Amino acid sequence: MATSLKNLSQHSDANIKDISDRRFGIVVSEWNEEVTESLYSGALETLIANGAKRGNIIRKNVPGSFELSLGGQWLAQREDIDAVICLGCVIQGETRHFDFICDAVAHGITEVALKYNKPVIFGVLTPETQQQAFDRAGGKHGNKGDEAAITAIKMLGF
Ligand SMILES: Nc1c(NC[C@H](O)[C@H](O)[C@H](O)CO)[nH]c(=O)[nH]c1=O
Ligand SMILES: CC(=O)[C@@H](O)COP(=O)(O)O
Repeated sequence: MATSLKNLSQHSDANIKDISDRRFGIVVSEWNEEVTESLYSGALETLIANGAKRGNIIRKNVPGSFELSLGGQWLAQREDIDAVICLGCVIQGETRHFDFICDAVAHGITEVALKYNKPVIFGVLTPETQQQAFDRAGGKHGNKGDEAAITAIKMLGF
């Protein structure tokens, strides 16, 4: 319900430090591509709008959100990357497959961040419906990609 009361992309510009020399990796799940491409556009635009250089942002795709953890690790282990943003959309189906994917990717991304001691951001939508996804990927509830990018920037300014 909380989401319906606010635009998730509204954020304070406090603690936004200079990121002109920071290097970002963005991992994008190919499942629900229409949604994840919107998340990617939001993240990319937000990073650049806050001072990141386009040449310092690298994108890699993975088949699905379950693979975001490993894709994120392959970027997080690189010394030339300061922060990783993982973008995906897991939509509830008929079975518990949704639960297993969401749980695995949330824990996996957390483990990568702690292992490599750098921001690895959980930018994964977990809606019940496709409309809920659209609403959070550039719709009435903002763009989770924007939010993930701001989170990465703020963590780099910790
Ligand atoms: N149903 C969704 C998936 N399923 C695929 C998994 O993420 C994974 O690629 C597969 O289980 C092989 O390991 N992925 C999403 O990102 N979103 C979905 O709605
Ligand atoms: C989240 C999923 O993997 C989902 O698309 C699978 O759908 P279902 O549970 O109906 O097999």
